[in-house]
Formats: sequence, structure tokens, C-alpha cells
Amino acid sequence: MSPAAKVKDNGIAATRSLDVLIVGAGFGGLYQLHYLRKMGYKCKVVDNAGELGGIWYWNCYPGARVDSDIPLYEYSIEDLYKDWTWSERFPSWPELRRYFTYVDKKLDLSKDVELNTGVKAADFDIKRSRWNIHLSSGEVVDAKYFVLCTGFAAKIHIPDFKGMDNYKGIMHHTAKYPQDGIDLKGKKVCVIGTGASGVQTIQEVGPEVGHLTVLQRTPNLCLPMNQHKIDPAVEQRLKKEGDYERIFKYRRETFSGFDFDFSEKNGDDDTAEQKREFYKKLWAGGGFRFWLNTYKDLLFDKKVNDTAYEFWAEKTRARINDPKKKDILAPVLDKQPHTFGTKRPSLEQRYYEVYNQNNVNIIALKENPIDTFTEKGIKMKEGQELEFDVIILATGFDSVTGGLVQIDIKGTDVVTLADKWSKGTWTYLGMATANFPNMFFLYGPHGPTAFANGPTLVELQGDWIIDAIDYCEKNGKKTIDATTQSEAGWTKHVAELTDITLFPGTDSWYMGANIPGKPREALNYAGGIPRLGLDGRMKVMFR
Ligand SMILES: Cc1cc2nc3c(=O)[nH]c(=O)nc-3n(C[C@H](O)[C@H](O)[C@H](O)COP(=O)(O)OP(=O)(O)OC[C@H]3O[C@@H](n4cnc5c(N)ncnc54)[C@H](O)[C@@H]3O)c2cc1C
Repeated sequence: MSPAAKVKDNGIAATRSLDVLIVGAGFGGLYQLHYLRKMGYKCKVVDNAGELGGIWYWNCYPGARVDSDIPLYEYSIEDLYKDWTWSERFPSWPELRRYFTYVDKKLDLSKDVELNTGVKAADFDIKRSRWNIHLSSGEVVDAKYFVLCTGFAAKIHIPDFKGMDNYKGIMHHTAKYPQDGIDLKGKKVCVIGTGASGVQTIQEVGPEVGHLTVLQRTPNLCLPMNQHKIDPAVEQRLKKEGDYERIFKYRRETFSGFDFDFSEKNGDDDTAEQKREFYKKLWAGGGFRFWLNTYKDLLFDKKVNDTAYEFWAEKTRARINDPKKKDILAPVLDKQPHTFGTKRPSLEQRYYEVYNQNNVNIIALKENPIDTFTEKGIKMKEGQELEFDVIILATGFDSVTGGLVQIDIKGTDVVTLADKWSKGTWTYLGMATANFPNMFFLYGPHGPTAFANGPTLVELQGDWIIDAIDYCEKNGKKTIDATTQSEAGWTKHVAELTDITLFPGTDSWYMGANIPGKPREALNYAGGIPRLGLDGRMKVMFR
């Protein structure tokens, strides 16, 4: 199937020929490798990480753990789940790493994975209908298909704070945290940012450090995780009774790929008292239930949304002692930072109690912004000169599109992907983009990505991509490409669906609003998994 190796193109000799080059050794890339290899295709995975696991390699900051409860955050492959048991309902990053080691051993993946190897560029050779893929090692690989499983968080974002180079202490972004950690005991620590990574870091390090200062731009409307230990005997019984099989089937049918879905009810179907009872039940269930198992119009109707916000604020404010901290962390409804659920709420275990400790303070950056970094710390606009041994930048990512466009990819019209998407993103089904034939991506733009449980979505989209490649090979197709019409239709559909929700009203990374100059647009598909309707959607162009 593969043409001879050493194909000469653009003066660069490709040293290897593959059927498929897969970028990323996380849930998505390893799923592609396992099935495509089983089907007889010659594939390799490359990843610039030092181990398997995707984001769980990079995000080893204190307290990093998953927000999807088990067994949702794992592969649905029986051979894997039958012998694996997690220790906690929401596992932490070291356990995720152990899971990937286990998966590797069971599926014998590593022999086809090249770690510490990045993809820098790729160009499509029209004459041969193949990709030349340029690796960080200097090697050029020739492949018929180019599958980008680069996740939504491959490009970190650090705001352009004044004077950052002045600071002489220890400073790391959460996704570049040292693999062997930092001893924070007794240290003066600053965490900038209270998104998902910030919340997890703060609640973990607060009890351990000498002093913690949190710099918050927007309060995170955190939900109780309700973490607990897992009893392996119970899990074993559930597996025997077919529970896991049922969950893995059902998770492919729900909006977010979890084992629960939005209620059939609208908010107005319930009286105020009934609403309260309903919210109490969701709250007690823990996890994302208060967000994604709630009234089906909660993310569409501001009035209904307000009732959830009020419930959240009442519950949360009761946990914070200091009145000023209360207002910074959990403002009352008429000072709400945004509608509930239109920014990703984080799951927390003791986040708010940490602020009741004397060694923890919080500064609202909207009232008192950073003036400049200094040699010893940070000077605030109001004049305080704060000194820190360690600064942890929990400042997020150029999410969803950043990891893709930072690779210099040229399609059939020699326009780079970065140029094509510079004023807005165009995709078909959130898995292909016109004039980039034989190239697919998953868990990326215009898919349900950030609204979806990772493993569910990478399996669903992964199956579609595998089928598409197999279809081409079985039917002698040289290329598969999205048409510009199909791409325009999907892109319009993504925008229209988002426009009727409350999401556009909030500045968030869901809308690209966290990155200066990035187009403000819907990056995720608000129709959820069921409306994707991937079956029978092969409306693509074969040549
Ligand atoms: C801190 C954090 C917590 C999360 N928690 C949850 C959660 O609780 N539940 C949930 O469902 N999802 C969560 N997610 C989303 C998570 O990304 C997905 O669950 C899942 O990891 C997606 O798998 P993936 O294989 O698509 O991508 P990733 O796991 O992101 O893996 C992508 C891989 O591609 C590699 N890569 C990228 N670009 C290149 C390049 N140019 N060259 C070589 N290699 C490259 C990266 O190094 C990385 O290893 C979280 C994300 C983050 C950042």
C-alpha cells in the first residue's frame, strides 16, 4: 500500500513512508494507532511529550485531576476496562499516568510511538497526493494520511505581563510544571488565574505553603466534586452485571458524553420550591450534574440561569468567612461575573475553605491589576510590592485551535492553516477543513470538544476517521477532502446553534476571548454529541 520510501520532494528526502502519521499520544492518538494498526495500516504516533498520556504528561501541577467521574474517563475497550480499577471517583494525574502505562502494556503501543518528537510543519504534495511531515528531529516523513490528535490544550497562554523578565524567582505555567515537582513547604507562593488548573493548584498547595496569594481575574463558579474512594469489589460486580457496558453505550448518546443528560424539563415547568429541591439533588450528586444534568433551557434562558446562579452563590458564600473574600469569590446575583455555565465551572474539594486560612489571601485583578513584575515578585497598581519564592501561572491555553495552527501546515492551495483560520475557523464536522486533503483532527474546533467527556468524543470521532481512511483504501481513493460548501454549511450551523445560547454573552476561551486578537467565535459545537449524527455523514469529496 505504501509507496517506496525516500520520496524526493521540494528538495527534501523523506526517510520513511507511512500510511498514517498520527500526532499526539493521548487518548485520541493511541485509539487511532490501536485500531488502524489492527486493520493493517502502517502507522506511527509522534508526540513531543516524554511519556504517553497527552495532557496528563504535561499537566502534573499539584492537585491536577480529572473532572469526569469513573468509569467515564477511560477507554470503552473491554479488554482494558475488565482488569483496571481506579482508586478514586475523580482520579489524579499520577493515576492517569499509571493507566496509560497499563494501556500501553495491554495493547503494545509504545513500539509505534516516538516520544520527544514534535511535528513542526507539513505540506501536501498534490502530484503524489501525500503529506510531507517535518519532525523536530529534522526528519521528513512521507504519509498518505495526517491525523492530528493534538487535543485542545497543546498551546499554553501566558499574558504579556509587564516586566516578566525581571522576576528572578521560580516561575512555571501549570502545563509546564516540573515533572519532579517543586518543594513548596513554607514558601511564599503566588497563583495567577482561577480557571480549572488554578482552582486545583490553590486547594492543593494552600494548606502546605507558608503564604499563598491568589490573583483572580474572574471568579470560577466551582461545583462540589464529592470525591470518594472506589471499592474494587463493587466495580468488579458492576462489570460482571454489565453496568460498564451499558454506561459506555449510553455515554455515546448524551449531550456531553457522560452517563447523565439534561433534564426533559424547562426551568419554568417547576415552582421555586421544586427548583430548589431539584438543585439540591443535583448538587448532592456532585461532579458536573449541576451544570449538565439540569433544566434543558438553563444555557438558553437567562431567567432560569439566574435561579441556578442564586443557588450556587448562596451555597458557596456560606462557606467563606471573610465578607470581602466572599464578594470576590462568590458575588451575589446582581454582581455576577457571567451567566452560570457559560464558562467552564471547575470541580472543587476544599477550594473555598482554603480562603478561610490566615495564610491565604486573594486579590481581584479587575479592581487592582498587576502593574509590573519585579525582581522579587509583583507590584500591584494600588502600590503593594508583593514578594514570592514561586509564581505559578495558571493562565490557561490558546485553546482548541492554538495547537493546530502553531504547526506550519500547507494544503493544496499552499495557504497555511494559520492563514486560513486567521479571521475565523472553518471545518466540516469539526474533523476536516477544505483544501487539506487526507488530513483529519479530533477533539478540536467545531466538535463538542470542551463540552464533552474526552474519551467518549475521541472514540466517536476516532471511529469516523478510521472508517473514512478505511473507505478510501478499500475503494482506491487517492484523496478525501471536505468541500468548501460542506465546510461553509457546518461552520454556519456551529455559529447559529451557539448564537441561540447564552455562551456568546460571556468572554471565555469557549469563544476565543481569552487571547488578544483571536477571532471571537464559537470554537465548540453546542449541539452536543447526539446532534453530531456522525453515522451517514460521509458527505465528503473523494477524488
Ligand atoms: C488540565 C486539564 C484537565 C482536563 N480534565 C478533563 C476532564 O476532567 N475531563 C475531560 O473529559 N477532559 C478533560 N480535559 C480535556 C482533555 O484534553 C481530554 O480529556 C483528553 O486528554 C483529550 O485527549 P487527546 O488525545 O485528544 O489530547 P491530549 O490529551 O491533549 O494529547 C495531545 C497530545 O498531542 C501532543 N502534541 C500537540 N501538538 C504536537 C505537535 N505539534 N507535535 C507533537 N506532539 C504534539 C501533545 O504533546 C499531547 O501529548 C482536560 C484538559 C486539561 C488541559
